[in-house]
Amino acid sequence: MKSGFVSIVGRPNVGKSTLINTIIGKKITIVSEKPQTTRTCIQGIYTCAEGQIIFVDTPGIHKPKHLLGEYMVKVSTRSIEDVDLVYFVTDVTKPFGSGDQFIIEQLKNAVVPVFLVVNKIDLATDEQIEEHIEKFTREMLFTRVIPISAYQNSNVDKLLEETFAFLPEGPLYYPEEDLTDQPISFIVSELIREKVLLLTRDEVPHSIAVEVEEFKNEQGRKSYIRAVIYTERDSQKGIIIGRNGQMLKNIGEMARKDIELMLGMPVYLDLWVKVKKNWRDNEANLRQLGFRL
Ligand SMILES: Nc1nc2c(ncn2[C@@H]2O[C@H](COP(=O)(O)OP(=O)(O)OP(=O)(O)O)[C@@H](O)[C@H]2O)c(=O)[nH]1
Repeated sequence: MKSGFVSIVGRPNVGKSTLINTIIGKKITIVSEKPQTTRTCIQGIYTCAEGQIIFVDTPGIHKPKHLLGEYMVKVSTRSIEDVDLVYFVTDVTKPFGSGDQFIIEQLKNAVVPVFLVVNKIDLATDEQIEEHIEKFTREMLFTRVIPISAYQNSNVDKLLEETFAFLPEGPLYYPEEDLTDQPISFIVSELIREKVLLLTRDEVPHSIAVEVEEFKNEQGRKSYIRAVIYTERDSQKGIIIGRNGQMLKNIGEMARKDIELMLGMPVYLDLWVKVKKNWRDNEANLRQLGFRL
């Protein structure tokens, strides 16, 4: 039996969350077209006959603008230290940039194997894929180079096979049926946040946070969940509530369906919107919302 921890790093939007979802086969991290949507290290757990891989999903590494930004960079860089293997995920359609350079500088010090995982190959020709790989391998020596499409699930089995080849012999760290060690309420809040970003499009920036205030399970038959969406400004609150509350209703309905799928039972979702000015720059607020600083 083999087991170990794999850290996934890469620029925002390259498809790190999509890759985890494809491997785990259940929606546990949030996927969005906006960069920097992943804020916390979510662990996806993949168990099969060969063993267990625990994935650490990392937020995009970028230059911090807020305290939250600094926190995100800290989480990303810290996660490289304590793992057995690293995937450096790139987007084949994006040229080598300063963000990649920044990540490579940190990966060069890694003492564990680093795979270059070239994603979105469904969008490129063989020639383009080759060119992309050449640029990156000129900068650093990778243990393996594996082109994949996380979205279309192509070559992901090869990636897993190669991963097991490099993982040490070890026990199952988590029970077989576990997909993540994140508290359910955190996943619920991420699902709600995903719907807000999806439905409000570019009108509401990333300055929102979601907190699950109450989670009651009534004899395993129905769940009651009360959650608050925090915005930084009154205007954003207005957008999220929408005319006659329609936007909030749509957000709630979409989120409820996903939560019901995940929990496998009916859910009553009680959604609120509150303004918390400049929450991103306030450490106490960040702590209250579950960020480990
Ligand atoms: N065509 C194509 N699109 C993909 C693929 N993988 C991911 N995407 C899309 O790329 C976008 C970003 O994917 P995410 O998985 O959210 O990216 P991420 O790296 O986790 O992003 P951050 O959380 O911002 O760091 C989404 O619109 C995905 O649907 C792929 O293999 N092919």
